[in-house]
Amino acid sequence: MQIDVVTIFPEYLAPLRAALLGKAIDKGLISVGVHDLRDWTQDVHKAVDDSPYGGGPGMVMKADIWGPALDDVCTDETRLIVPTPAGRPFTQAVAHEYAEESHLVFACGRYEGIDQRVVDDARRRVRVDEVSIGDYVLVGGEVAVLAIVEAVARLLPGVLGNPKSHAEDSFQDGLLEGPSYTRPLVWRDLEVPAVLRSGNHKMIDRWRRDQSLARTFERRPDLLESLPADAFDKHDRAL
Ligand SMILES: NC(=S)c1ccno1
Repeated sequence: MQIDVVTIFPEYLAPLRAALLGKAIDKGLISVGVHDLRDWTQDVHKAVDDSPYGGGPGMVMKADIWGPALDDVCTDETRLIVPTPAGRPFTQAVAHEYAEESHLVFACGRYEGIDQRVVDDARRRVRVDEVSIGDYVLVGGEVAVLAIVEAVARLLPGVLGNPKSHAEDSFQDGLLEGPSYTRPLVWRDLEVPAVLRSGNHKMIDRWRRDQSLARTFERRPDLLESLPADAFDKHDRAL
C-alpha cells in the first residue's frame, strides 16, 4: 500500500516511521510519502490560506494551492481522505475498507478548513472521503491521519505479528472488547477471574462474550441497537 500525506507540518507525521509502522515500512508492506503543501506555493510568503468569503473568524486554505498539490500526488487509483469534524464517522469497518486500497492520499486541513471546491473538484477524478475520528475539533488533520493510518496499517497482512489478533478486536463482531488479564494472578489484592484459569474454553469463550456484551451495553448501547437480531444467540438474549 502507498500512503501519501499532504500537510503544512510534515514533522507532525514523523511518528509514521516509528515502531509498528516503521517495521511495516521496512518490510515493504507500506510506502509512505509526506509532502509539504508549501512546496506548491508561488509567492515569497508561501501563503496557503486567505480570509473566508462571507466573513467570519479564521482563515481558509486556498484551492489554487491544494489543487495542484493533489493533481501531482493523486493517481486514478487514489482514495483521497480528508479528516474533518464535518466528516462521516471513521469506524473499524471503514478501516477495513481502506485496508483494501492500493493508494491512500490524506489531505491535512488547518485553520477553518480547506476551500470546499478542492474536494468538489477532486471528486471529478478520484474517490473522496471526508471522515471524522470523533466529535471534537483538533487544530488540524495531522493527528487524525496518524490515528487512521495506524488503524488501517495494523489490518494489512504481515504487519501484526499474530494475524489472529484482529479476530479479538473491539468492533470486529460489532461489540466492545471485554477485559484482559495476565500474570501475576493476584495484584494489589485483585485476582484474575477464576473462569480464565479453568481451562474450560467453552466457559471462557462464553464468559468473554458476556463481558463484551455487558461492556457494550453499559458504554455503547448504540452499537447493540445497530446489530441484526441474528447477531445474538439465545444465551445473549437471556442476559
Ligand atoms: N475530528 C476530526 S477528524 C478533526 C479534524 C480536524 N479537526 O477535527
